Amino acid sequence: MAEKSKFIEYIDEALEKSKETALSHLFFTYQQIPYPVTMCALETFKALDAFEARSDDIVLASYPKCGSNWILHIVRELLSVVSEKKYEYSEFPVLECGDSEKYQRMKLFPSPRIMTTHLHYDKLPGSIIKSKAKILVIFRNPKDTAVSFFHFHNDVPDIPSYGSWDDFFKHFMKGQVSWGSYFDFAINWNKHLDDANIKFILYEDLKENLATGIKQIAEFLGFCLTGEQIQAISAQSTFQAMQAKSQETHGAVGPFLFRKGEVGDWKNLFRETQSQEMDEKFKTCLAGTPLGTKLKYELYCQV
Ligand SMILES: Nc1ncnc2c1ncn2[C@@H]1O[C@H](COP(=O)(O)OS(=O)(=O)O)[C@@H](OP(=O)(O)O)[C@H]1O
Repeated sequence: MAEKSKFIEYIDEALEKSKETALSHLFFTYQQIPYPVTMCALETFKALDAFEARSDDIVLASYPKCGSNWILHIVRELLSVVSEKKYEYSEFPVLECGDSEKYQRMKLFPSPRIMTTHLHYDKLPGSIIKSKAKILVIFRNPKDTAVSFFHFHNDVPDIPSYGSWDDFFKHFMKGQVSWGSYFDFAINWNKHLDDANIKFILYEDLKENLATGIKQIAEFLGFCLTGEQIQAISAQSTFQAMQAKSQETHGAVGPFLFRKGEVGDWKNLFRETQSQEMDEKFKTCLAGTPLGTKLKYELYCQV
């Protein structure tokens, strides 16, 4: 039998911990943000302050459920093509998750290292900012993000469930979910989207034209690929292709993580009043900001 990847090993451990964790005990707060005890630890956050970033690290930042695993897959594939060898995970890729020794182990990894994160910009370790490492930030419309987040909690058997969609929606709007408020995350990143080392990617744009999105990502990372190579990566990065391999790549959570991969699924769950409440929240937090425009909210979140 093939050896379990670090990714699957880590997920299995988190699921084991989840079995014994009630929703009311799922979070601990660090610097005003709630994190799940099943994936994050105070000692790891403390160790993270001393993380030594490299200028050639590749950082993939997103709020949960905005397509982190998708972009990670794409960047790994790009790197595998340009380096002519398969990029292997040697750690669970989410920077802030795992044991506090992981940053010591990461010192030994060859460049470029790829890491994902759900941290707000101002919670990133200082060395990432100083190093000017390239950062890809992927955003998804907040209504589909909330629906994906809800399903993940309530569909995966071992993860604590919410009482109902209405219950989850209330928590989501108050930012009482893992990694805190979508809107705080967005406001925080909004100020940095035009920094030279940062590239914004919209989930919905990738859905619309995957090959173009992959080409733009390759260009940003300074990778030179042929049209054929881009097309080949594109074919392996569709929702269907990734879902088909999800058990192999992501273990037990795979089929739940790669759930539907659609734009507009929010229409199946949002009540009219919830939709209006989110429209108001969007207006207050993001309307008129560069990110507010980039999210194409009217197109994706209004009927
Ligand atoms: N290839 C591809 N195409 C389209 N959509 C995709 C793809 N890969 C992942 N996804 C969808 O992304 C959602 C999961 O987001 P994340 O990977 O960020 O989740 S996590 O926060 O890391 O747990 C989750 O969204 P939902 O299906 O709406 O739940 C995944 O299906």
